[in-house]
Amino acid sequence: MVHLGPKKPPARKGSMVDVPQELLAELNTLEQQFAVSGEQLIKISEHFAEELGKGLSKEGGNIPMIPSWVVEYPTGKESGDFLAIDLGGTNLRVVLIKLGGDRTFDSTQSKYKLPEEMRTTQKPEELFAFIAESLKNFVDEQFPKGVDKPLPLGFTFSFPASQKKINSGVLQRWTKGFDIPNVEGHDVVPMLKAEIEKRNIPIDVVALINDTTGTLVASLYTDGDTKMGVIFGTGVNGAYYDVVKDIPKLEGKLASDIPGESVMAINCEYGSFDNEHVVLPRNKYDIQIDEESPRPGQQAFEKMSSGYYLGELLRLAILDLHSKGLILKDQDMTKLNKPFIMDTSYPSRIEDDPFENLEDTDEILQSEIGIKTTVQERKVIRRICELIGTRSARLGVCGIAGVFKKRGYKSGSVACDGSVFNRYPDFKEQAAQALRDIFGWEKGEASSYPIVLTAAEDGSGAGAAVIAALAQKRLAAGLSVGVVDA
Ligand SMILES: Nc1ncnc2c1ncn2[C@@H]1O[C@H](COP(=O)(O)OP(=O)(O)OP(=O)(O)O)[C@@H](O)[C@H]1O
Repeated sequence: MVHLGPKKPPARKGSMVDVPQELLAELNTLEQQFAVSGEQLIKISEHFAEELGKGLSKEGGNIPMIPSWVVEYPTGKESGDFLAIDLGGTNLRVVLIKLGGDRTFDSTQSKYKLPEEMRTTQKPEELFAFIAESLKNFVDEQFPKGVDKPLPLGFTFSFPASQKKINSGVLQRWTKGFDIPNVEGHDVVPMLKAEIEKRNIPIDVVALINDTTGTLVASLYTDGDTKMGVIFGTGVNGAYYDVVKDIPKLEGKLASDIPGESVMAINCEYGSFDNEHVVLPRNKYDIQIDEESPRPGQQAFEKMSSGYYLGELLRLAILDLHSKGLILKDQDMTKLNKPFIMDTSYPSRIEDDPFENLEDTDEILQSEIGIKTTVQERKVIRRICELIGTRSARLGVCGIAGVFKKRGYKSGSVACDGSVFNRYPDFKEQAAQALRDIFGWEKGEASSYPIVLTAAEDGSGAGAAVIAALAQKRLAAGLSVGVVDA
């Protein structure tokens, strides 16, 4: 198709000629505050590799490094009907997966938006009732005549949950703005099962899965060269396969059917990287977000790079310029004063504005935020969006580089999912550039680089199905799916 519409204006300081000097000087400060140099990236990814190792040690570290009890690579031959649910940070997805047994699968999916108040409801059963209701609607619709035997379900729960076995998961702590009492420290599988049983839905929960592990396994089911599954969504996280003998914290806890040479998929939960603030270059907005968050001091890496926070960073930077009297004089700031009023679609859409006068941005800010901007102000706001998005991509890949360094991988593909990866303008290009900065590759097409980031959209449903299939097979064969005595 020939693209006849307006082209997105490139980022260029030249177009800022009509921006007042004082404002330009402030923008310059912002450029420095959001910049992450190649040297910094190298330092961060090296520290990342060390911290990943620490998380696997007996003493533990800041990064949870959760063994997922997926102890095989998928063969591609797994087959059958499976249900998968995926509770991310923003949506609940319910999927019926038909694994073809020949590296192919078919899926039918429904998406249910999680009501905003559900994130902080005081009654945990409301969350699980919402999931069970959605499941019931889906199963009734897909199987109007009922089913012969319970449908195996893989529950993708994208929060840090420690797992002593594959069909349980104790929530370690809420992330991504969730804060529901009496769930942390508890196994979430019985909570879901209770609501399923109340409604007599014919479902057997066989595996609890993290979305990163699901993305990793789904991609391996179709592409044998996948080294990692990574999410750039509401949160940031990655999963990869390690080897049991290199996981000291499992020493002495495994049955002989999971030997030292066995692989083990690890859900890193690396959003908590550098909670000690040793290497991440935090600026004043990052510090403010952290201090005003329900959990100060936690999820340092996530707070600087994930979708939950990018719009908020933009809001804080705009407010800062306004408080200095540099932009939005005499505008009604009521909406903009509301924390988290802008999600990441704001910087994303603003950066994507194809018009030289940033007409789309004008419309977004007027109709949704109630502020009228001048062209100069919009140019500055757009540049801030670029700074925030670029930093997110550059920092975001340090988790990938850390895993490759830790495992000694020189090449491979990384299956990526999440709206920030899929929809944020230039994110993929900036991410590839950052990996090049870290590994010192020759400049070329991103697809020719040794580490290739591939889109694994909606792969985690298939991953949950493949993992459920692997778990079912092990359970049927009487093999262990967790620590001894779990
Ligand atoms: N157009 C857009 N461009 C970039 N990011 C967006 C866009 N629209 C929404 N987002 C951001 O994407 C995030 C949601 O990501 P995603 O759709 O991958 O959800 P999720 O599955 O709930 O995330 P996670 O897997 O991390 O829990 C939100 O934080 C939102 O701010």
